[in-house]
Formats: sequence, structure tokens, C-alpha cells
Amino acid sequence: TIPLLHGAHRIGKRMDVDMNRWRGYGLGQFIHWGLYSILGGDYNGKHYNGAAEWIRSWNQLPNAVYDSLYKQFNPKDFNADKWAAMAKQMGVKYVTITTKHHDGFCLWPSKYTSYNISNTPYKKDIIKQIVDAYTKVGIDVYLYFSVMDWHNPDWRYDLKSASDTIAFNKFKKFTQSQLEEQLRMYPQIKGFWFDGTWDNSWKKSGAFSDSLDQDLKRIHPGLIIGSRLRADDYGKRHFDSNGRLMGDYEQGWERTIPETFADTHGNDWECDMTIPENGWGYAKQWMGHWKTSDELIEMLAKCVSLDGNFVLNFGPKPNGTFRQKEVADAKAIGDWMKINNTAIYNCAHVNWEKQDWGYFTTPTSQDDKVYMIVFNVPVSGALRVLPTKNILLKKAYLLDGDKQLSIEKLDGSAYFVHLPNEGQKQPFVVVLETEKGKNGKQDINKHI
Ligand SMILES: COc1ccc([C@H]2[C@H](O)[C@H](O)[C@H](C)N2C)cc1
Repeated sequence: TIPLLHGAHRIGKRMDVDMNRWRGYGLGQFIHWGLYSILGGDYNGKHYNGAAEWIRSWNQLPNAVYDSLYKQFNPKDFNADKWAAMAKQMGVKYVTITTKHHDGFCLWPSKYTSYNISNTPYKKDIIKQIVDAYTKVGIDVYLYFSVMDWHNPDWRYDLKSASDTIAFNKFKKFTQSQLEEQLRMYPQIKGFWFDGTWDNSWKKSGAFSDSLDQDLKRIHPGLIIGSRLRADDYGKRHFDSNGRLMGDYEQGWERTIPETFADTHGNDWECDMTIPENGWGYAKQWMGHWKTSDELIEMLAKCVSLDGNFVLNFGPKPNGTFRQKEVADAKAIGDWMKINNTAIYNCAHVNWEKQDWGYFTTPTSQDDKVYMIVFNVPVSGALRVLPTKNILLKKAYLLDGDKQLSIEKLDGSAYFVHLPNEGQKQPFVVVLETEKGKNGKQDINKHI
């Protein structure tokens, strides 16, 4: 291995109580809200085809016009308790909220820049209201923070001169000051979600990113920070020059989900997903396909079956309300979770052969139970199950209503679980009770 001062400092998963809680979340909510929400992807009667929260980078929109939007930010209908109630009904266990996106506008009253919420007509601290409201209903809060800050004159994409280095040193101090300020102002938060760390300036700042990570965790023990904060001694990100994950979980599964367990490298990871095909901030017109709630529930099940968390993004309107489709999806997912969350919360990957009908999960607390989350009922009504060796199926029943299902043992160690032909219309869960085979080794490996 290559000797590194600023590579991964831990091999394998974090196993403390905070990370174990993170591992069991299953479902989360992302919220992208800011000045970009005012424009909603349109300007001067033209539609910006990129992600709506990137509209400042559009050459049709002068920076000065974007940077004066704060003068009209006044979300009259914003109610953090209503947001938290919607999230609670949806069944999310954690929320990640944008405190500062790439545009540099701060949704909290930072004392390190005047480009913040206190200088808008709205004035009040949005982050505090969200942290308090979600914490009150038992949803853990994480803060999204973009290192790249288009508004700060000391930001640099690369360090090509002494003056670049002087400016960027000031910028690094500003960044650390803002993050420590957030920890002081919002001590209830459980972690940071970093973004905007792909440029050379940051790749050349591996030592700083390492000390920043350590400083923040010293101030706030247990803090959870994903793999997008750090760069190593050679500018490598997410995985250091020895291929080891830097951070408490693998960030980067954005609008995509690993296909197999091997793709997860056995790490903790999170998928962040948009309901439209792309775009995180509010867009007046969503382009392309809008995922249905069944598609979203299947993505959730797939993530949990591969030891990841599924985080669904919402882009509130400038007035602080959500679009109808987002409210409807939150409700549909919540209704499904009310019946089936046993197969999602605190569940993990099962190393049985993947089947076409759906996904296996297993409760990290129980060795003799496996859940089948079924999306594709075969015309035969027979669901194939191939446990790993030495594991026998004892019982099978529907999670919702306990109806017993007949199990047919095939030769070898495969089974058929026979469904009643009730033509289920919603994804549903079958509970399997297992027992050890003759030589008693239980090898559902729990990736906890
Ligand atoms: C360069 O391509 C990018 C860079 C950053 C993003 C940002 C989005 O604005 C959103 O905040 C997402 C979580 N993040 C990766 C998206 C695409």
C-alpha cells in the first residue's frame, strides 16, 4: 500500500451507536431550497435545460440578476412543522437540508457573510426552524453544505499562483468558520452532507479536508460525514490511493442505485434520488419521466436489500409549499410504509440468490427471519427462493394480515412459496421463518 497521511483512517464500517442508527434508517428525505427556487428553472421567458439549482451558471442569466434574488425571497407559506409532519407520515427517519448550495446563499444567519437569510424580506432563520421541527417529531437532521461557493470572491477552481493560494487559504478558513458556526447554532444535527468538492483547488487541499473532518468530529462526537468531503495526499476522492473509502459511508449514488451487492464494495452507502429525471431545486416544468410512487418504493426496497439508504429529494416552491406530485408521492410512500416498514427499518442484505419477483431483506436483530418484498408476481404465482446452504424455510406468511402461504420444497435447497391468486395491486411483503440445517451453521451474513 502507498503510505498516506490523509487517506482513510478506518478500514471497514463504523460500528458506533450513531452509525448503527444511520445504517437502520432505510428511508430519508432530501430538501433543496434556495434562491434558485424563485426562478424554478426559467428566466426571461426561456427554460434552462440544466438542473434548476444550477441556473446561475446559465449564460442567459447575468450573475448580478441571480445574486439580487435574495431581495425577493419571502416564503410566506413556509411552515417547518407542516414539512416535518409530511415527512413523518412518509416514514422518513432522516432529512438532509441545503444550508448553502453552490450559489453561496446561506439559509441561516451566518456571521461570516451578509449573503444570508437575515438580509432577505423573510429575515428568519430557516435552518433553525427545520432542525427544531424535524427533531421534535423524531426525524434526525443532516445539513447539506456546498464547499464550492460561487458568491465568495476567495473561491478558486484551481491554485495556479501564489495569489490563488492566499485567497483559497482565506476561503478554507471561511468554510471551517461556517461549519463550526452551524455546529454551535444547531447542536441537534447528526451530520453533514458535503458537495462541491470536485475541483482541483480542493483536490490539492487533502490535508485541510482531513483536519477539517477531525475538527468537526472533535467538536461534535459521533458526527456522520460521507465520502464526498475528503481528498487524500494525491487528490483522490471518495476512495483513497489505496482504494479505501474516506468517510463514514459512500456518497455518490445520485439518481442511480448499485445493481449488485458487489457494486457496494461492502460499504455503507446512500442513494439520493429525484422524482423527475434530473434537477434538485424547484423547477416550474419537470422534464421527462416523473417516477411513480411504485417505482420509488421499488428503489427503496432495492437500496435496503443492498445495505443502503434511499433518500428522496423534494424541491419546495419559493413560497415554501411542495408541488402536488411531491405531496402525493410522500403520502403513497407513507401509506405503504405504515404496513410494510418492518421490512425496511433496521434491515440488511441477505446473501441469497436474487430472484425476479423482488428483493430480500432481513432484520439486523433477528437471524431466523427474512422478508420478501414482492413487486413482480409470476403468472405461476410461485415465488422461487434459494436460501444459502443449511438454511431451511419453516413458515411463510403475508406480513399484512398473517395469511399463511404454502411452501413447496424442490430438490436441492430451492423452494416455491405459493401465493393466493388475489391479484395484489401494491408491492407486498412475505415473511419467511427459517431454521438452521442439520450441521447448524446459519450463514445469512449480516452486513451490520
Ligand atoms: C457536475 O454535475 C453536478 C454537480 C453537482 C450536483 C449537485 C446538485 O446540484 C445537487 O445538489 C446534487 C445533490 N449535487 C450532486 C449535480 C450535478
